[in-house]
Amino acid sequence: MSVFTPLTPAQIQPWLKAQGITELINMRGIAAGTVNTNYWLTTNVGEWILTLVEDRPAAAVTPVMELMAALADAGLKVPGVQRSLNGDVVTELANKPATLVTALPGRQPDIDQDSCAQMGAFLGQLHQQCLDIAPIPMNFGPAWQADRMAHWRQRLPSEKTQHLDISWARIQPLWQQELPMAWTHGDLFPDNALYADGQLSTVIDWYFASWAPCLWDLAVAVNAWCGARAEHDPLVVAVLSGYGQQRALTAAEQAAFPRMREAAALRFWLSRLDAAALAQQSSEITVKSPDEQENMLLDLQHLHG
Ligand SMILES: Nc1ncnc2c1ncn2[C@@H]1O[C@H](COP(=O)(O)OP(=O)(O)O)[C@@H](O)[C@H]1O
Ligand SMILES: N[C@@H](CCOP(=O)(O)O)C(=O)O
Repeated sequence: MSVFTPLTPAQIQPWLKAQGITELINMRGIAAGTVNTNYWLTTNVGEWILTLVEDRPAAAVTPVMELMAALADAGLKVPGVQRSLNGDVVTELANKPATLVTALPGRQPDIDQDSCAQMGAFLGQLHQQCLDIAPIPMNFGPAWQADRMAHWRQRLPSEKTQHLDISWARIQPLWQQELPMAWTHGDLFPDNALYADGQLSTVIDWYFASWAPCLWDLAVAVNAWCGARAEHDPLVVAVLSGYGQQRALTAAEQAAFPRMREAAALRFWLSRLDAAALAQQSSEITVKSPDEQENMLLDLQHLHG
């Protein structure tokens, strides 16, 4: 289920006019989304994605859209953001925050060394960007993890609680280090990267973006694309060499990379536990398996010793 809020042409047409677009030619709901309502719009001035944000207020969406706009302006493979005639990146439609971005061709990639290298290069480029916009604080970092750990320690069976504690102890030293920071995507799973004719066309879904350690973003993406494969596995090497062509990891980052991958798996284990709990209240929410991330965390811990 992905069109949570159905819209009609009669609702969209006047809203589009306020975005400076005069004619709606066609609209279709997009089935692939999990959180927001997305429509693909064909207009007299090209193809667009209309998103109704279902899970957060406009004030939380605006910094993300300003970041996307700045990245697109800097030439990164990020959808362009259409501002309203008033200059706003977020407006209101059907009582929800609404955004309009350029629709790019492509689909989720097959995972191979080439797609991994391109994704790595994108992240390396992203982490080099100096943008004149207000920072978004890191959203799923140590403070958030500590909070969710405290919550889930009360609710999970003891073997899982033990695993949480062991994992937390292993990654604690990471957060004492001052690792290089940058603008990060924070959720670069393969379903957030569109490829057309074998080339990365765009990176979408920037709602978890923040100013955070570069290594955090890289670890999230490596786990998402390569699972618990070892650091010397060709797929992981492909991501790292694509990244390295844009930005060299420091010695401290190289040393911290294995533990950062464990921190990333813990983050998605916790957020998927939260999402699964929420899904019990609503059949419309798509649930991704918390066990998958917990198992990845176990595998990474065995791998790293
Ligand atoms: N800029 C875009 N260009 C083309 N397709 C897009 C674009 N943005 C989103 N989509 C399509 O919409 C789907 C859902 O978008 P996504 O942002 O992942 O929604 P959700 O956050 O609800 O999961 C994507 O899988 C993709 O098919
Ligand atoms: N990538 C996250 C879930 C975030 O959902 P998205 O549809 O907004 O990308 C996960 O795998 O848990």
